[in-house]
Amino acid sequence: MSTSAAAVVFSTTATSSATRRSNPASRVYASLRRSPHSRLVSSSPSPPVCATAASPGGAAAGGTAAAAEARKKLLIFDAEERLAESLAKYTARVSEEAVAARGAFTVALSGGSLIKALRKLVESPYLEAVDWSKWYVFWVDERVVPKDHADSNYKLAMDGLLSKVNCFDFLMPTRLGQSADTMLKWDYCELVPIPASQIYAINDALSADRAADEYETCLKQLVNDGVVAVSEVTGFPKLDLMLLGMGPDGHVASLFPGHPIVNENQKWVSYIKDSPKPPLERITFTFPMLNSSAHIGLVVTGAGKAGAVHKAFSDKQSSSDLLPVEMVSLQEGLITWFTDKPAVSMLSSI
Ligand SMILES: O=C1O[C@H](COP(=O)(O)O)[C@@H](O)[C@H](O)[C@H]1O
Repeated sequence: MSTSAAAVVFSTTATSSATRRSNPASRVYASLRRSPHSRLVSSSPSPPVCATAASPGGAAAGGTAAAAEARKKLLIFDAEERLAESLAKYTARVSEEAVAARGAFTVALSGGSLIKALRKLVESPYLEAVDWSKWYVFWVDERVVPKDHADSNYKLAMDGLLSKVNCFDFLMPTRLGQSADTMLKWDYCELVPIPASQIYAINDALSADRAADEYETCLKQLVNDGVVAVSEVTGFPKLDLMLLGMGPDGHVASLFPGHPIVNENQKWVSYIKDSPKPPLERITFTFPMLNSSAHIGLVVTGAGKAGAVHKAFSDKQSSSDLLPVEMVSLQEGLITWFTDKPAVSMLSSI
């Protein structure tokens, strides 16, 4: 089996045991299979990857740890382009399903490397295929800075993603990938944009605590209006998709290891004023909010994150000292990890 395809494929049917021994990704597969909590979820040689992960411990409220484990999928890509393609396809599919089911798609974005990884979503064919007008966009976390500040997650997403959809009445070429000659023939953008009223930036004129309260109030209004669903399991809002990144220390959103905010279990949105990673002041969705969503896509790349990935995929004896990423545990739905080989390079030693 070739490993130069879209991603390493774990297949019980198409990979010999000799190949598995010599292939690092196959060793990952083997270690996942040895784990009492893991199972192969696809034996097809064609899709990108597929193994459920070893236990992160910490049963989610209302479910067992084993049940939570069954809702995790690990994808490992050998090229960043392939990861970006898969992430675009995944996001477009979740969007399409939500729009078909509810007439709306509620999605929360992180900052950091996620936005670049999402870039293919605003290229053909996804750019034209996605029903952007049904999107309601939130931020998983935000830095308390002006919206035009270099540290703003809003600015990052607008510049790298949303502005490509919301071309409004700017003159734009209607097709991507045209020749230079054709590109000179400008035309009006044909896309139906995301209405500006459906892009929920934080109020950057407020302090962190007040901005968090206001963001939660805004979500409550959208729940009342029926735009945002509610989890029947937790009673918290159930967004259709949370797109997360993870820092090298295992933080997700602005939920940092060892910070008391990781234990917040009442609020939907909270804040910190002592972030270990600059800037100091941030607002963030809490764990109950993250873990009540319908889907989570978690994008983790690079060798700098291998240690946290290793811990997240190790068997746990207790739920103490969990990294924030290990506390991401869906009540319903599937957590899909989009990783590359450097990020999973320590998994074979499990
Ligand atoms: O500070 C943050 O960091 C995390 C991880 O960022 P990455 O660049 O290492 O992917 C990000 O998910 C979060 O939204 C952001 O505020």
